[in-house]
Amino acid sequence: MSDLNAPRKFRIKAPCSTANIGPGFDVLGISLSLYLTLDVEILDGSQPNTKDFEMTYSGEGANDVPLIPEKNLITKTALYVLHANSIKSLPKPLKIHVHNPIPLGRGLGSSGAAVVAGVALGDALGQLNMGKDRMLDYCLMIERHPDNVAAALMGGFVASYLRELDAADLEITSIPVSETFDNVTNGTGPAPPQPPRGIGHFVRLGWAKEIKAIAIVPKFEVATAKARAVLPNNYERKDIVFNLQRLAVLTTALGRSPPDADLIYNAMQDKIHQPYRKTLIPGLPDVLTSITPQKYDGLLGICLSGAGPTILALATHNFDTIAEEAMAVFKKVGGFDCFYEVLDVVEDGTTCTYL
Ligand SMILES: Nc1ncnc2c1ncn2[C@@H]1O[C@H](COP(=O)(O)OP(=O)(O)OP(=O)(O)O)[C@@H](O)[C@H]1O
Ligand SMILES: N[C@@H](CCO)C(=O)O
Repeated sequence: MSDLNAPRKFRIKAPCSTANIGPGFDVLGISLSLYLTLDVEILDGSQPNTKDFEMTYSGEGANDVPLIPEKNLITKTALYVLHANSIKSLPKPLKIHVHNPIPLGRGLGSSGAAVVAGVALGDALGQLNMGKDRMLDYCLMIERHPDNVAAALMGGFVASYLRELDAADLEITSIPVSETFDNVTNGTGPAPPQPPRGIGHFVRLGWAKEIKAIAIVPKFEVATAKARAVLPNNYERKDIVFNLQRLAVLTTALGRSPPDADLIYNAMQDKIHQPYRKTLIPGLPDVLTSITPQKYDGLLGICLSGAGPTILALATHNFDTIAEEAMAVFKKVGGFDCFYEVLDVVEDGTTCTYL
């Protein structure tokens, strides 16, 4: 193996993402143009007074995110990748600056971007040359629904599913995520098992270039774990069929140019997760039902982004009017403020560039 402490500099960029897109709960994800960026440098160790590890952070979460390797989601993930490959510690001296424009806990895949960036960091620090398919396996050991991580890693509009695992592989994935991390990142526990191969399968879907994503972001957080806890364990067959019908149509409809607003708007309806999450997001049903293509030229569809509370509106034009109307409904019914961003769908996914 080459010298892992050899001085080098690189930048990792992982995009934010929106998941579900209405009916595609835990299936569909789209990577969008806000990037978590890591500027990484392994310094020349012969310089005096150089710290072994230095992490700085700017942007969203700057006041809350821990900067200790074993506690920060990005470095914890990188340590997990390294330990699973028999590399017990980070190279040194190591300097990392994180810049994060992705709001935390809002449904824009901040944790997915952090996990994907962490896996890419582990891959680069350990010179593992894993390739994206293998990196996806590592991501899925940490964030166990594939929609955000597949989109953030691969880029574009992505559909994914998890392979049914055999008994031995199931045992590996059944290790609680907290245990995987806590036992290995301090270097004292046994190395965690490597993930089974090919846990996640994905396909890139066509995307009509004229469609942009408007993210209407409430100024409060909803943790994904909490938004999953309100979902039922069982569904009625008619609700499953309702979603499957729309999901199948939506995967093709969003790639057609010019987009058909009536087809897309109806194909973005959902009965699996949004109705249950309204208890966490006051005004959600009002926003989803009051903003329609009939009232707002350019609008194609509207849904909860990921686990919320952000609203995703897909549109070809009239972005500001659509966003302002959604914000006004939230203010009137829910009594809270939002901000909005008009984002592009980005094709490149997560990148690591040597500088
Ligand atoms: N850049 C980051 N650095 C460290 N930790 C992060 C970073 N981004 C996210 N996290 C962690 O992930 C948590 C948010 O994850 P959560 O899954 O609840 O929301 P989300 O990923 O933003 O939303 P969704 O999964 O619905 O798209 C944060 O509270 C923080 O603990
Ligand atoms: N599919 C996930 C996305 C959020 O991470 C959910 O809706 O819970």
